[in-house]
Amino acid sequence: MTQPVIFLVGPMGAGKSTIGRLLSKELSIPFKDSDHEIEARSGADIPWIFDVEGEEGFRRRESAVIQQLVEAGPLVIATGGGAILLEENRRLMVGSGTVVYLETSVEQQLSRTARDRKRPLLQTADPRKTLTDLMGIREPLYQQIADITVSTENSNPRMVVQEIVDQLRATVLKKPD
Ligand SMILES: Nc1ncnc2c1ncn2[C@@H]1O[C@H](COP(=O)(O)OP(=O)(O)O)[C@@H](O)[C@H]1O
Ligand SMILES: O=C(O)C1=C[C@@H](OP(=O)(O)O)[C@@H](O)[C@H](O)C1
Ligand SMILES: [Mg+2]
Repeated sequence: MTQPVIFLVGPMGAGKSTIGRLLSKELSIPFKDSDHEIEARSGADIPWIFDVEGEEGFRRRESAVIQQLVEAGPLVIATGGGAILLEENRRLMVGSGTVVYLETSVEQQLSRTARDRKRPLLQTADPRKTLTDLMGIREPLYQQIADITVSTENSNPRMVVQEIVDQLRATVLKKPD
């Protein structure tokens, strides 16, 4: 497991924050959640940032945080669902570590995020349509940069972590020295 940074990407509710924390313990690599870092560094929560600075302002903060985290060395990083939208972020992730795509269905996303008010993009009249539209735009980007893809659809977090570890081992073993 020689890759310096492991990035978890995927849609809201895929389990990036949950799995990232567990994976970091399993691999003994420190964990950072980009959303948490954005909030800690700005002193504001994500709904406030979207409200005041718009999604564009949030994306600027997100890029800066991911860049700084990568420079901080070996980490498991849970990104936000839209972190793959900017090409500079995709390039950075591909160039500086292993990208793990956590895949799940819109139905599962809906059930996992239904009671949560902290995701501004889901505060719409029709979250199912919002998630479906977002998936249409974003899924090709997740797939494009993924080294490893793991479904979280019918697996509990422990099973997902085990699957990631197995696939990471297989990936490292496949790589020439
Ligand atoms: N594999 C899983 N099985 C069941 N519930 C999960 C799983 N992964 C995450 N969850 C739950 O789904 C919700 C959203 O997870 P979270 O880690 O915040 O997702 P993300 O960071 O991808 O948006 C949380 O309540 C979490 O406990
Ligand atoms: O999909 C998105 O654009 C977003 C996903 C959120 O993170 P999670 O994917 O961890 O929910 C958070 O970054 C913000 O609300 C925007
Ligand atoms: Mg998260």
